[in-house]
Amino acid sequence: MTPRHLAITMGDPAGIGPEIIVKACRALRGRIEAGELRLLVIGSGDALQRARTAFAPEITLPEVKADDRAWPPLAFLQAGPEGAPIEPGILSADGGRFAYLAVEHGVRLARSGQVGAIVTAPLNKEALNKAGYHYAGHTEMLAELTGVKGSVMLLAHGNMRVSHVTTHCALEEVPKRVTPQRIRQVLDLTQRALRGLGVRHPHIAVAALNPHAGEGGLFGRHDIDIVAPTIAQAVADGMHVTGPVPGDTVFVKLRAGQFDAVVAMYHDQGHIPVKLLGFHVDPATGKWDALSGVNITLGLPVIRTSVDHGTAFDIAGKGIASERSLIEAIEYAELLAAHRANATEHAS
Ligand SMILES: NC(=O)C1=CN([C@@H]2O[C@H](COP(=O)(O)OP(=O)(O)OC[C@H]3O[C@@H](n4cnc5c(N)ncnc54)[C@H](O)[C@@H]3O)[C@@H](O)[C@H]2O)C=CC1
Ligand SMILES: NCC(=O)COP(=O)(O)O
Repeated sequence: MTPRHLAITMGDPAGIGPEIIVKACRALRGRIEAGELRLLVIGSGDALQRARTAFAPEITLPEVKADDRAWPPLAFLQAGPEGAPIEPGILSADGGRFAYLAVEHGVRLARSGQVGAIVTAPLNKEALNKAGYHYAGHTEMLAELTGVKGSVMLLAHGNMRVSHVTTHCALEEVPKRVTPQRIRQVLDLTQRALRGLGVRHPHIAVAALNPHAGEGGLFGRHDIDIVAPTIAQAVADGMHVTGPVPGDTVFVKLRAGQFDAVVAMYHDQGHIPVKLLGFHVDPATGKWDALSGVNITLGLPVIRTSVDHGTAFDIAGKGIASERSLIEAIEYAELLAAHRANATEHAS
């Protein structure tokens, strides 16, 4: 069966989004020409054209309209009107506006079935908010655009799969948000996502909030009073869940294959191990030359995967940004879209 297009949203045109997109398209050209993969890039035509000319002149991205009857296998959709030129590395409200509009288009196309999934290049949260879109990131924006309460961020790098109870909030907010309902929602969505990724009987560990899981109450009672009873209930309901496991060793155990995923309590608890293992730095040059890892939003009616790095304004426009995470995000989107199509076929 011919696959549906995947929407690739450009993110902030001032970031590395345009260049990693054209480099990824060039790297995937063989699969696109073979009819295995179809991509629809959504964003700023000016930024895309500049990146294509500089870094991948051999690819062509013809512009299409959302309601055209058929799109070529590799196509481009303008997200909104171009304003003043957006310069690489320069934060602007216009960059945030483009990032928002691209995602909005992507959601519309995914909901109408014109694309099979949305793959997002990075947006800059400050620019987004400057443009008047008051979201902490894609995750919250996508939840609102699709009418969902309580989406979950899962990072994946090989067998390091980590979902998060909380993400973009101050550390002092975290304990208030670590509730039995939220932990259970994250466990349920993580289990479902793991099955979508081919893990038939997932074993999930829950990381402790406090050092040493509270050390018998010496370092706080949250793990004892809130986290442990929620895990006990999940186990009673038939889930394979372990924890709370102290946060300093739970990721070593995940890496060793003792679990299929870890539920982390807060942003940096979950992000640091995945990025430390996924981002490769060339020891000779100090350059970040290959960034592996993907961010997947769980709980949405549409499939969304993303790079797990940011806009990297410090290197934008130089052509040195690694496109690897974007390629992996595209591959995960294909896998999840195929799983969803299979499940729909079996249900009907
Ligand atoms: N999926 C998304 O939309 C994400 C967006 N962000 C946003 O991006 C903005 C900048 O965030 P930062 O904390 O500075 O993180 P960042 O990931 O943009 O940059 C951190 C460091 O990583 C390097 N880097 C990032 N991606 C790279 C790549 N593909 N190849 C080579 N080097 C790379 C940068 O040059 C920089 O030194 C913020 O507004 C943040 O919220 C951050 C993470 C994900
Ligand atoms: N730390 C991950 C990040 O900032 C990406 O957030 P989102 O835009 O995927 O919500």
